[in-house]
Amino acid sequence: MSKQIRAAIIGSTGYGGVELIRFLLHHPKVEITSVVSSSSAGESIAVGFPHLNHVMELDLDQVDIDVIQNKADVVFTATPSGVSSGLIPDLLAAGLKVIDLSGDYRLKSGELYEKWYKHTPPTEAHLQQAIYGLSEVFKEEIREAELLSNPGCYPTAASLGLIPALSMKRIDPKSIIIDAKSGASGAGRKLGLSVHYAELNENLKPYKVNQHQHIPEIEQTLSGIVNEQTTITFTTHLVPMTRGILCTMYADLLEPCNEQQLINEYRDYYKGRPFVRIRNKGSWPSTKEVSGSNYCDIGFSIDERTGRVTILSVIDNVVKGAAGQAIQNLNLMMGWDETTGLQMTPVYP
Ligand SMILES: NC(=O)C1=CN([C@@H]2O[C@H](COP(=O)(O)OP(=O)(O)OC[C@H]3O[C@@H](n4cnc5c(N)ncnc54)[C@H](OP(=O)(O)O)[C@@H]3O)[C@@H](O)[C@H]2O)C=CC1
Ligand SMILES: CC(=O)N[C@@H](CCC(=O)OP(=O)(O)O)C(=O)O
Repeated sequence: MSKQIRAAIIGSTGYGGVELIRFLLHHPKVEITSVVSSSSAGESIAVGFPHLNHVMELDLDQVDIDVIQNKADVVFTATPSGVSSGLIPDLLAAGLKVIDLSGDYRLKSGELYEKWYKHTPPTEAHLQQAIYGLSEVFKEEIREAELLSNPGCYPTAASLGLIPALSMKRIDPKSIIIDAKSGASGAGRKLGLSVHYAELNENLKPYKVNQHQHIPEIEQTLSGIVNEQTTITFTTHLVPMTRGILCTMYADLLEPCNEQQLINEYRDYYKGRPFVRIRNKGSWPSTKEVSGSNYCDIGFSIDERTGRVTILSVIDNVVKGAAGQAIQNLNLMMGWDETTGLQMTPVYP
């Protein structure tokens, strides 16, 4: 069967880009027609990524909108924040659908973007045009998107874990604390001291405490659910592992309830949403149980002594936190089954 659409990946030499390639190569309806690099154009992608030898040996294209326009129908921008917004207006003007993996179009307020990302914000018109692609929650809006802003990795795990409890008024939005941990691939492939082996190995390191750029993104989503401005306490940690995010979240219950009630309500909320799996009572998810897959697994514990619930949410940051959700969103935008090309069993152990 011939493929239905042609895809280009800008930032194809980063972790998000290479993960897009891994999944899209097996997608029955998408053909990768251009892999783009600003630093290695002209050489085969398999030179820098020998795991792609005999799998995909496309030569890297330079960043040239005319070339991309001729080769593709949809473009994934797996580029750093601040870079995406320099490319996307021209891609849209060329009539391409765009799925951006960066943080550039997630915040509706340009002022907030500038404050947290320290870059000049995109135009107001493009910020308003962008559809926020938390696939399970904004499915209807995503279907109409021309510019899809893929959520951040931490916001995906945190929001999927908190939204049902907030929408069912089970927890006090003012009481939310999110303790988040990520593997090193979350920082991308570029070199940096924090992911230097000697700094990362046998270490557990907090970073950007109360200063993380995903704070306003999570607050924007949760505020939209409860219809009032909501703030969170959010602490991120770097863990010596390659993939995975665990968000351990604490909130005050508005009235007593038991774990089984919560489990049933979450299963109802996510009914028909195949990538969110709610654990049975007493089963708490770990990162290895979703590794390499597009699943988000969620578990609970209620402490009757304190009146608080602990919600545990895990994803693979490069899959559900980036490339996987981006493809899930493409599927929704194209009117295809959202699981197309994504039915990968987690890699275990
Ligand atoms: N890693 C993760 O878990 C997640 C990442 N994200 C976001 O996804 C995006 C990609 O992340 P990730 O793949 O990890 O990052 P990487 O640093 O691994 O890759 C970014 C890629 O962008 C390309 N790039 C850099 N500058 C330019 C430029 N000026 N023009 C065109 N391309 C450029 C680089 O390739 P080259 O030099 O070859 O052009 C590089 O390979 C980022 O915005 C990140 O914040 C979001 C969620 C999770
Ligand atoms: C482990 C690690 O360093 N993770 C990165 C996630 C980056 C990211 O997703 O940045 P965007 O908001 O631009 O998408 C971080 O905490 O900044």
